[in-house]
Amino acid sequence: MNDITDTPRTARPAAVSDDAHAGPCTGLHLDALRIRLGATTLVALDTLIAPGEVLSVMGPSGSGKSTLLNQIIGAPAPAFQSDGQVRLDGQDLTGMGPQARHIGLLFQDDLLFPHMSVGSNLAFALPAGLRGRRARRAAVEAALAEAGMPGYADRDPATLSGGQRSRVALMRTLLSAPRALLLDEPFSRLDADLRRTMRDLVFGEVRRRRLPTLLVTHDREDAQAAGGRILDPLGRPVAPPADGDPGP
Ligand SMILES: Nc1ncnc2c1ncn2[C@@H]1O[C@H](COP(=O)(O)OP(=O)(O)OP(=O)(O)O)[C@@H](O)[C@H]1O
Repeated sequence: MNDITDTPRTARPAAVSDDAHAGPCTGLHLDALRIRLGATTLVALDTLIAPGEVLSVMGPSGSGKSTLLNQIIGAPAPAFQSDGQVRLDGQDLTGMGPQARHIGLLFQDDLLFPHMSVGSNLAFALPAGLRGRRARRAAVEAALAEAGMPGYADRDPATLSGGQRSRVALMRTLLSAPRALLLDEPFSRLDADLRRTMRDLVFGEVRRRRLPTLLVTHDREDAQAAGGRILDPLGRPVAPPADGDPGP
């Protein structure tokens, strides 16, 4: 059956709470964040991404989008120098490792573990604090139901369609109870119809869960569909295209 007709349900995983990380949710702050490679400044952003907001950072290949994401997750390559701060809900993340930051990532490749069932892939992401086999299984089942895929827990990922894999990957990211979400061209391998479906699902979840979200993309349609501000890596607003101009 065609994926596109499998409308995801809107119920949320019972065991995954917005309160998993208590404290005021003020968003993801990029405070005078500058990243340089030698003499070249690749990234210069000074902004707050509010809860539920998607900020799109758009730029061509090599403009610094992955560099920005790596900095935010806490895994910058040694070649880069940076100054400024990344703060999440007021907490300065400087010096914190990637795991401790609780930032969810969604890539263009779904990166599901091929040797694990769909259910095990999802369970792997659950916070360690969620204890008890039954509670963990319930969280996985609820996530699959939310993705419009009830009963898929025992399936081998290799037997899923591209759209189903994308939905499992999204649910896996959300099950980790992230405090913010980074989207790295997550729709670029999907065909046009599926792309629209996944955009609706992802951006809907972002708003419902009030996740501050950063999308990096070279695709103007994806950035526009996100419905928020569109900047380049140097913090300049990206202008809408002139008629007939497909943009960068
Ligand atoms: N580990 C590294 N060491 C040195 N230079 C790097 C490293 N990674 C990336 N670069 C360089 O930094 C610049 C920015 O690269 P980056 O990967 O952030 O671009 P991008 O916008 O994500 O590109 P793409 O859209 O192709 O993924 C490029 O000039 C790239 O060659």
